[in-house]
Amino acid sequence: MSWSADRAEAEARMDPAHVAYYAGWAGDGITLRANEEAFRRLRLLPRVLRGAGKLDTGMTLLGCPTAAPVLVAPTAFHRLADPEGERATARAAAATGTIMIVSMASTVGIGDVAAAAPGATLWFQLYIQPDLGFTRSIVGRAEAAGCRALVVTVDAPVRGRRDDDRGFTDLPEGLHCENLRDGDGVRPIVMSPAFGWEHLALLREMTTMPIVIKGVLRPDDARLAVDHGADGIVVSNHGGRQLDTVPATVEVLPGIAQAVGGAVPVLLDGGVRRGTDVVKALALGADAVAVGRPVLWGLAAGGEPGVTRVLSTLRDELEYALTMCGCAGLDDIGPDLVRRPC
Ligand SMILES: Cc1cc2nc3c(=O)[nH]c(=O)nc-3n(C[C@H](O)[C@H](O)[C@H](O)COP(=O)(O)O)c2cc1C
Ligand SMILES: CCCCC(=O)C(=O)O
Repeated sequence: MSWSADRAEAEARMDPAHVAYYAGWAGDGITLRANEEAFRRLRLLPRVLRGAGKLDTGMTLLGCPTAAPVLVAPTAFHRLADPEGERATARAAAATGTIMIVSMASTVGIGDVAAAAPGATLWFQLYIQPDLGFTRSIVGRAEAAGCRALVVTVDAPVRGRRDDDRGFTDLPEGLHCENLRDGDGVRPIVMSPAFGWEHLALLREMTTMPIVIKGVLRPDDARLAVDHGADGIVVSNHGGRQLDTVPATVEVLPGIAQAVGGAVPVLLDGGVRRGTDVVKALALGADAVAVGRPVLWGLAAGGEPGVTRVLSTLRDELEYALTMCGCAGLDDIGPDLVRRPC
């Protein structure tokens, strides 16, 4: 089943307002569409008779082994798609040897996600909260749950304007952002434009987890992130959900990879739908990619097995595409494999 068939199934099963939230985009959806279109425009140039033999798609990222350079991107509110929510996604990640980045806005608390999927490698995504004491306690919970990296999202100084959200504002009865529990209540997530690079040093004091900066679109910002001690970067436009008309992520990737120069791993998300997209991103300088909506559609369409299928299909497609390209492994992927559009 392709991701678009999963989406059709999700549309049949889910509340239309929740489908609209998952699918949602900022402005006119120009960036949303650009992410996928940019991958489609790139062409692969396979090499033949390379005697490459059987290949292995496994690698290690920030000390974490992964079966393929494909991670689960952090997405909010998995219990809108399936009653087990993030528990189901994490079990599927464990079953496929995939790193899952759990959203701070998960509808299952990070400790319970970890307990439900003991074999999973979890990273935790953070929106820094203006109450830094509260931020510290959230980070502490992620660390206590065994998360192996902190992914700090920096492309949301305010919430994206999503005209077509069709009114989705409040979670249904019984669903909460469990990581924001504070005593008897749950605090709202606060987006703030007041944060600067200096906040990285504060986070560094709060945790021993590697810190990854998510939402970088410029080489100079990537360099600043490295200079301020980031351990990794995610080239991301939030799946076209924050500022419309910013470029497709794969378009800005080569410049960012060059600016980073291998100092830290560079990940990319936005529009990755097929194994061929993974090859293209790696060829243009990414160490790994992450997928957002396809995981949500798989979860809505088929629960935990649905996510397992999405993740294992991407891995199979990647192996197939690499074999077709004459690659012996991930290290064998270079820019020569991709022909850019004229
Ligand atoms: C429904 C939804 C919820 C999201 N929630 C978060 C979030 O809580 N934190 C975050 O950093 N990014 C969030 N994102 C952005 C994803 O991490 C990722 O950048 C994006 O989905 C990648 O694009 P793709 O959906 O085309 O794969 C969300 C995306 C979607 C679609
Ligand atoms: C308050 C949760 C924010 C989720 C998010 O980042 C998104 O919908 O894109």
